[in-house]
Amino acid sequence: MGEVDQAFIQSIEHRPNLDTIEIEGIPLIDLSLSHTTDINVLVSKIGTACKNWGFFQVINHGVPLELLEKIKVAAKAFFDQTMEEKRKVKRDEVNPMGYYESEHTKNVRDWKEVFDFLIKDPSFLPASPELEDDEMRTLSNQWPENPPQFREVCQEYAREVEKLGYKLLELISLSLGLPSNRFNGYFEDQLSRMRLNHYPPCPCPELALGVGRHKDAGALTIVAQDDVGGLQVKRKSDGVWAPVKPTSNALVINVGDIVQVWSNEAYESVEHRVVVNSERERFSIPIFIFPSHYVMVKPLEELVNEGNPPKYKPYNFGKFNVARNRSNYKKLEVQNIQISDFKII
Ligand SMILES: O=C(O)CCC(=O)C(=O)O
Ligand SMILES: [Fe+2]
Repeated sequence: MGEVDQAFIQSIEHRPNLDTIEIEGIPLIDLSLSHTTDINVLVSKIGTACKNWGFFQVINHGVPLELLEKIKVAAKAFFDQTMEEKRKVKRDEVNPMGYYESEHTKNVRDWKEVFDFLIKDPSFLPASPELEDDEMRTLSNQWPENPPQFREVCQEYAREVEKLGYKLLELISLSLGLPSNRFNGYFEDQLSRMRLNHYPPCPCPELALGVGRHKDAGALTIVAQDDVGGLQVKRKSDGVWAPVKPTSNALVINVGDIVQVWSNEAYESVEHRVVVNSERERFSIPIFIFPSHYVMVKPLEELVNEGNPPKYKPYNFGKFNVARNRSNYKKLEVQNIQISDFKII
């Protein structure tokens, strides 16, 4: 990516403080249910982490560790290729799956390159964000020929993490006092996607960000990261940016905007960002669990009552997603769509 172009420069208030700080970080939860741990203890730990942080890490999560290693190797092998090779699967507005090196968050360019694919291929999405337009379009994956086995490793990893995602949604549902399968029906035609992120070393890490501050729009995000570090979470208790400490064999989990709306804000989707450094490249692999395009996202009836009325108007997830993705390609003049646009004041 060479010199730091103006497009990467964050405004002063959003530039990172690169001093290393030792502060209380997000909870680490062991998902193994040995005979000493009862499920209620686990559910309560998950509920507390969702409430206090919106983020936690999990170990003994069931995703085979050799697969976790393999996907990191595959990510490096893919991004190590020439630009010419990577651009063979370049994504654009017509086909938004594949390789991309110029994503923007909040209208500032991110210091990263990505490869995206759908968990369910093909997937169907509204053709436009306009509510009166019923036209749909088909999204399909683009797979590179190189590196060999890349597709197989990505798909195998995605299958395993998807299972973990649904298990976590069951635990989250239980933690809200709902039946474990309460969310299952929303994902029949899921729009979930997986992303490989590569953050190259940056000559000016104090001015740019790997990913600018944002909240994830889906239900749940599951991230594998290497040992470099850089992910920071805006701590709910005081607004301080808390680093997520790379922990071997762990996966990072965060609840997205949809869980915030479903739970009527019992759980909040928390802002996070990625800082870069001038020494080491970093890889991370998120899976974003998204519902079907036709799902109307709204506070769950069981969780609202006269004393706790719904805080959001229902919105169509497909339309929201299409509107949100427009800003990935260019600087928009206005702030992009947010769940706060549906907030009932
Ligand atoms: O790189 C990471 O650790 C997280 C990236 C992220 O927040 C995202 O892609 O939404
Ligand atoms: Fe994110």
